[in-house]
Amino acid sequence: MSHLDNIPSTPGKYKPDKAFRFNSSAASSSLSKLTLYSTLFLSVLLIFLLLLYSPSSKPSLRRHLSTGSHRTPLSLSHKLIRKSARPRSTTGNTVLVTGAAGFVGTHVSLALKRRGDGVLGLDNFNHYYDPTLKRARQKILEKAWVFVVEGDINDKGLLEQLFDAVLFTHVMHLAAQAGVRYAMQNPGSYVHMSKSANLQRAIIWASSSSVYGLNSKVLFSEKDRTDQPASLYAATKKAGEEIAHTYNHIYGLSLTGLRFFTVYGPWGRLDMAYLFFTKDIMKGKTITVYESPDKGSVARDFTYIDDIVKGCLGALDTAKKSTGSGGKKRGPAQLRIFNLGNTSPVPVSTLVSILEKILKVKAKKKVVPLPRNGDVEFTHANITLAMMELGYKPATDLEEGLKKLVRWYLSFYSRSKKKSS
Ligand SMILES: O=C(O)[C@H]1O[C@H](OP(=O)(O)OP(=O)(O)OC[C@H]2O[C@@H](n3ccc(=O)[nH]c3=O)[C@H](O)[C@@H]2O)[C@H](O)[C@@H](O)[C@@H]1O
Repeated sequence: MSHLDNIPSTPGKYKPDKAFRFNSSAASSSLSKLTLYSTLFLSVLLIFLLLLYSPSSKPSLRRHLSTGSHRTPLSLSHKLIRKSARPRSTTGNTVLVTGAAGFVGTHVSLALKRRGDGVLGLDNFNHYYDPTLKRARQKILEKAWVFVVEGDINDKGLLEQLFDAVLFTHVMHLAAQAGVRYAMQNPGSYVHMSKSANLQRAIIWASSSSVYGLNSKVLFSEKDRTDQPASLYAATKKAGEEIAHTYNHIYGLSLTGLRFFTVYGPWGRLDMAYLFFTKDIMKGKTITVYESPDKGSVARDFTYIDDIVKGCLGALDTAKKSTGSGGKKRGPAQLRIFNLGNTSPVPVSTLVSILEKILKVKAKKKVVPLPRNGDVEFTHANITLAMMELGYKPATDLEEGLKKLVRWYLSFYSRSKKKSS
């Protein structure tokens, strides 16, 4: 076991149940934790990779292109890429979505495509949780004509090829990947890359409510202090926001960070409490419910995926162009940060009661003190700014959202069971 196994990558991080068929192996778990810790550092790496222009050798796209588990011939892949990225009309956007096979990435990609934007996905299908679910999401995307290139956002050659093939208007950066080691080994390359910056796209990227850390002022407003992260995960998110500021300031990149508040819903992440609670309650397994040190409830501003998607699209639609080119800032560029929450926190004990009601099963509960490992007691978003500037208006309460989640869960996993038997 690595020392990292004792540190939660994210508040309230679930330690996967080894018996569950979608759990990842121990090796991939360690790797993925490291991956999560450096999420935001990678955002920066991505920005510079996207800006990069150099006549270096370009590895073939071929090895990165796949549909489902099948490799696709190069000529066909180029066709798929162009078709996927082509907007329905000349006024549509052309968006590169990183982490497209992830939970939020899949929903955002589908929504963009549905309204007529061109979308190309990029995902490395890592093993943070079992990639079976990611492959299933990929199938849904393919049905909607969203093609997902299988590759890493650290792969400079691949990105060059994608940017050569498609003139993206925006990057929706939702991938959480490791870039921290690269940055530490080769910090000078950031400066070098920035000097040769070429065409810049507006970037919308995923931050997190965890940046508020030990902030006790409610509601959490974008103006509140975020210098007390409670976990390493939160610290990397915060670092990402600071780095975004620097590159906006120096190079004129248009950057919008979105602080997501505990996103839940169909196709959700298997490591999140609402999903493994659902699974365990159904199996009659005991779930662990945290309580605060004063025996009070731990609460979250659970936010339904469809509302988050609307916030993401609102951010994309109001994003202005970057002002930089050739590594030089031509004028001030847009730099924004928004809370995307439900602004209606619910105690975890209530989450469990709602699930019991929907599933018609009494949960076996073990109430334990909140681990002193980086989890926070509550979150509560002030969403005034997002409402004003993005037209964001969450519309789904937890009960309604959990009903949809359970409906999806039951149908997805009964289908998977049938297939495997
Ligand atoms: O808001 C966010 O930005 C964050 O939301 C979630 O983090 P968290 O809210 O902690 O979500 P869960 O891990 O699903 O926990 C939800 C609640 O259940 C509680 N919990 C978790 C696990 C458990 O076994 N028991 C339990 O009571 C946690 O304390 C928390 O209050 C995501 O996992 C993060 O990636 C994301 O950054």
